[in-house]
Amino acid sequence: MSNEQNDRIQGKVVVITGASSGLGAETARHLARRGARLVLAARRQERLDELARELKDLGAEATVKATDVTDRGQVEALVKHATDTYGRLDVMVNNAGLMPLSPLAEGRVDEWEQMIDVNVKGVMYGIHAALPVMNQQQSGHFINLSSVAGHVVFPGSAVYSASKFAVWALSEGLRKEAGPNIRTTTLSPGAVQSELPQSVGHDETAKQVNDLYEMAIPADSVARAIVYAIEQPADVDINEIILRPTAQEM
Ligand SMILES: NC(=O)C1=CN([C@@H]2O[C@H](COP(=O)(O)OP(=O)(O)OC[C@H]3O[C@@H](n4cnc5c(N)ncnc54)[C@H](OP(=O)(O)O)[C@@H]3O)[C@@H](O)[C@H]2O)C=CC1
Ligand SMILES: O=CCS(=O)(=O)O
Repeated sequence: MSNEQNDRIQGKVVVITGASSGLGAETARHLARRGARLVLAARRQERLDELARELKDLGAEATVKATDVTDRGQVEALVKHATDTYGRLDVMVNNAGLMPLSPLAEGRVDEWEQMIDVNVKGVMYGIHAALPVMNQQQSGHFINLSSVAGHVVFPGSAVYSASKFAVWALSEGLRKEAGPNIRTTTLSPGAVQSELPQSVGHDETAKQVNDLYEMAIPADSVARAIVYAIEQPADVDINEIILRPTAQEM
């Protein structure tokens, strides 16, 4: 890694939603090692506190804000916490999400609504809260977590895929509207090790997901992709990354 690349992450203020486990937590660890100043958000405060202690032991600056991304006011408070703490916000990682897959005929409407609330509205609220700050600064970077399921649909994925196609559309719309100073990255992973498969409550689908996730790659692979997007020069916007296990056909 060149010093120049290192400097592009050093000191950046990065908010990560869904930082209490999986891809969010691993991304925080990678960015902490590179000198970013972190704001960790999720609902499970004790997990965030534990991670913040770990990052501080690495010499990083990290602060915690318990946040439910389905609540617009809480997301606004999260961004305010970042700017109150560090005076700016450089990167908003809209990562919080869940994946309770099931066939449409099962009619698990509560789970569908939860996916729309977290995966779609959570991202919208993140954009809504952070965009004015970035416009004011005339710089900033959104990294929004879509999925391979935001590019393909398979039996059981209809609503999850709809939510992740929506993330893609939100990111692309933002890119076209946000002007020359704000970067937008849509990151679409395939099977990656995390707690995500635990959100599948439908037994038959859970079995299929567990089979797929036997090939899952470490969360570290996504964290490195996020680092790559952030460390580019300000005039280079990595718009999309699709990242799968080599063994994943879908
Ligand atoms: N792992 C994979 O294979 C893939 C993951 N993704 C996407 O990556 C993102 C991260 O998932 P991943 O790390 O894998 O899964 P995890 O289940 O490990 O993490 C999900 C995170 O989202 C948080 N979260 C869930 N609901 C809310 C909420 N209402 N408000 C705030 N935070 C919430 C959880 O924290 P808490 O419960 O404490 O609130 C947790 O930190 C998701 O958007 C997922 O769709 C995309 C493709 C593949
Ligand atoms: O989001 C989940 C990853 S996959 O099932 O679409 O590969």
